[in-house]
Amino acid sequence: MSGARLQHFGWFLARGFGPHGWGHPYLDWDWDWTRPDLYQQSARELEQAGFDFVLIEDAPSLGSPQTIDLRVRHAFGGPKHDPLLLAPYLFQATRALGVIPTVNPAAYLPYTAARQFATLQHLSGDRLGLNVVTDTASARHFGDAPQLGHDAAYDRAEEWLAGIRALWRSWDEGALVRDAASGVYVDGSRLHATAHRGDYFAFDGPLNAVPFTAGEPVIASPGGSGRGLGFAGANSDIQLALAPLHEKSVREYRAKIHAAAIERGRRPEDIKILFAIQPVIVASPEEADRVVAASLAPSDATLRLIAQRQSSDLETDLTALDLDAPLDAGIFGDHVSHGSIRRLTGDRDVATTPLRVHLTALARLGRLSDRSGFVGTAEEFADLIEELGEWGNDGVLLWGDLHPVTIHRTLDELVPVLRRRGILRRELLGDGLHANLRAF
Ligand SMILES: Cc1cc2nc3c(=O)[nH]c(=O)nc-3n(C[C@H](O)[C@H](O)[C@H](O)COP(=O)(O)O)c2cc1C
Repeated sequence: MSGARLQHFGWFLARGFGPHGWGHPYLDWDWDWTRPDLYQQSARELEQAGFDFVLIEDAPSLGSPQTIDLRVRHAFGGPKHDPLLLAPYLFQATRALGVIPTVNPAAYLPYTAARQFATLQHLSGDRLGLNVVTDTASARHFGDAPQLGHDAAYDRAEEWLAGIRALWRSWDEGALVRDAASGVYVDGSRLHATAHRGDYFAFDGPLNAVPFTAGEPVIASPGGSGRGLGFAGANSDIQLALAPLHEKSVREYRAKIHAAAIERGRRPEDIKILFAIQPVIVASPEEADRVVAASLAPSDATLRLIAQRQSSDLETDLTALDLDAPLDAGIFGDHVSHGSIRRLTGDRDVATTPLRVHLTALARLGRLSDRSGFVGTAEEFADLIEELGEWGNDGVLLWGDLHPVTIHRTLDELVPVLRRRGILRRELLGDGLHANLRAF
């Protein structure tokens, strides 16, 4: 066996708590996505596989009123149910797996949030995490405050989280007495009536939930901008990283977060950085070559499917456009993020490049063996993860739905290979999510 570093593994349920199986042949397994059984079965298998946690994407909105049909017609952008409320069912089904629902500071007032999260942390045996995102487009659902800009949304998220933490800490050591002889349950003189009056929130404490015994809920964050990385360095226990997986970019990404952590008085080792990867694990190198070759010449039907998905993500209808004509540069509204448009158009000249070329680039898969993509065997994928570990990496976030078919397809061969190489732990500790993250 090699001297490989142990890595942390998370599973990212990338399209949230929604219609699983829609558009896939495995729809005929007849799971009901609105019921917990599907997710519970998969969560048990992730736990058995030694994953630290499952993280559930969320967006509370169906997007712009004018383009809702694009979002829901093929179920790419909704419907979505609230992952915070799915979490207890996953805790119930497992013993040690962490569960990290996505939460948006716009959607929960700090006192409500502090109380609900504290309740779940206790109920779960310290296994709750919170993926804090700063989606601003959903503001109109939560009152009449104007939509915030990118950086202001991060400012609000920091105030929100600091407020929640102040509430969690509003009980001093020794406040919880629980002395049956004297009949005293709580020493009220040790509770702080914190009064917060900030730029975005105003509330009083103390919180009416008992303090934690094994640490606060884990904070995760996915923002990749300078401000997003700063937020992670300052606040997060886990950062979900998206960056090219070559040595320079991995090391640079990590260095930026570590610098932000140090600037805010934290230690680099306080934050685990997990790179998001969606591998396509196949049985043999020959099969991988076939899958990649097929992706290079996609049919028009495949391109139309990609156009549907892009239309949902970009809230812009691409489905009826001529595949062989360039995109009209004015087609995207001001609300569409430049990053999302760039993911479609890459570095190509929009004025002269036919839509077909952009969509074909999105269809293209590459081989793990030459690092041109993520199609390969379990051994090839393990090579990549082992190499990431050599560059100081903490872990990876595998990306997909939470359907048992997907879990099996991805993990059946991979788990034994990773374990044999000493990259994947054999067993989770039972002392909560923090304990598992800090174990190595
Ligand atoms: C792995 C990963 C998971 C994400 N999950 C969510 C999510 O659940 N909800 C959401 O609104 N945004 C999600 N995002 C997007 C980020 O929150 C954020 O909007 C995006 O990275 C832009 O922020 P930035 O400008 O700081 O990079 C995710 C991003 C990544 C890379």
